[in-house]
Amino acid sequence: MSKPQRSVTVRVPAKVNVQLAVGPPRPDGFHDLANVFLAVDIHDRVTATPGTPAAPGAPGAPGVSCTGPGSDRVPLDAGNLAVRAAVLLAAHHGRDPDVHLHIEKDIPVAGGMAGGSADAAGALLACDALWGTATPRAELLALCAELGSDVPFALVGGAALGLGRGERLTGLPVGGTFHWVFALADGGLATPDVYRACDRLRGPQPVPEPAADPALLAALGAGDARALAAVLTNDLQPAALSLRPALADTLAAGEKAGALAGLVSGSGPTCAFLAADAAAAASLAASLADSGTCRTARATTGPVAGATTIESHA
Ligand SMILES: C[C@@](CO)(OP(=O)(O)O)[C@H](O)COP(=O)(O)OP(=O)(O)OC[C@H]1O[C@@H](n2ccc(N)nc2=O)[C@H](O)[C@@H]1O
Ligand SMILES: Nc1ncnc2c1ncn2[C@@H]1O[C@H](COP(=O)(O)OP(=O)(O)O)[C@@H](O)[C@H]1O
Repeated sequence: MSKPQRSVTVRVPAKVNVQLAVGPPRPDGFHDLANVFLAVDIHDRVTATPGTPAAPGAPGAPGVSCTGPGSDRVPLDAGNLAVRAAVLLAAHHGRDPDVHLHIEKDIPVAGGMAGGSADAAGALLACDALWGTATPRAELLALCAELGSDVPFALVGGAALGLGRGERLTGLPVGGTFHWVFALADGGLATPDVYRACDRLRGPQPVPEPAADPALLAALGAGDARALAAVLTNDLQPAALSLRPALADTLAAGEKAGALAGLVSGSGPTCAFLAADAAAAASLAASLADSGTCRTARATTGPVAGATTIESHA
């Protein structure tokens, strides 16, 4: 029997922000946040296999391929976040980034569910195992933060409060499984455009420092969907609605169809709805899919684990 090709496959979850409190713009162009993340059961898979070693004296470059919904909108060059992750990890260990990365997308592209961040965290874990570099967890988290504000959360999963740009994480206890429906839109929204629109809409008035809502943390800890529904907030929602007014129809359709509450997921345009239980989520997804206000709708649950190796022939 022939030996399987060396490869490592990692699955990485999408996220929804159950609270996204946005502070004023910082001098570096970012915003301080109180970002309460919840990982949900929609995953991308990243598979790392050995790439072509660089020619002597030439810098190596990872190869990348991508399949699945929206993959035509994923860059297949050095701008791909998974490629950037492989290059960063290789530089950290002073080695060639000789790897091929294959991304199977299921997380909506540019949908406010952190798919690119998930692929970056997945690529870090997959390359680390393939190359046998055994990077300590704290170093992996620091590399994640260099790649993007949402990347550390994709590595840890579960539920967490992200301060600073969203990269300084504290894990949060969750007392049960929450049932969600995601209404997926055609096309995406660019995160920097949504932050800029948020600043513009706020105008010159002073913006309070962002802080986690104690009622929201208590609802998460109790696993109480009704209590959580009452306090879901997203400071980027008015900005996302200003750029994509039709999202108001999606939110109205979900609430009419029995959602406990709905909100824009992060920078959008995906809308997230909380349901009382699995049966309510299934019927809400069916109503939303038929409403003509979104491309499709998916019922799912959270929290789920962060980036996890599911297959390894390293
Ligand atoms: C809004 C959120 C909510 O979780 O996610 P998405 O909904 O887009 O997935 C995040 O803050 C997105 O994080 P991420 O997509 O990793 O952003 P980064 O690559 O770090 O930054 C991209 C750009 O977003 C803006 N940005 C991002 C994070 C932050 N705290 N303040 C910002 O102003 C800046 O314009 C920055 O140049
Ligand atoms: N591996 C990747 N998967 C998805 N998008 C990527 C990836 N690498 C780079 N991008 C770019 O990042 C942008 C934001 O994508 P994504 O992370 O899916 O959305 P969001 O920031 O809304 O959560 C995309 O429009 C795409 O150009």
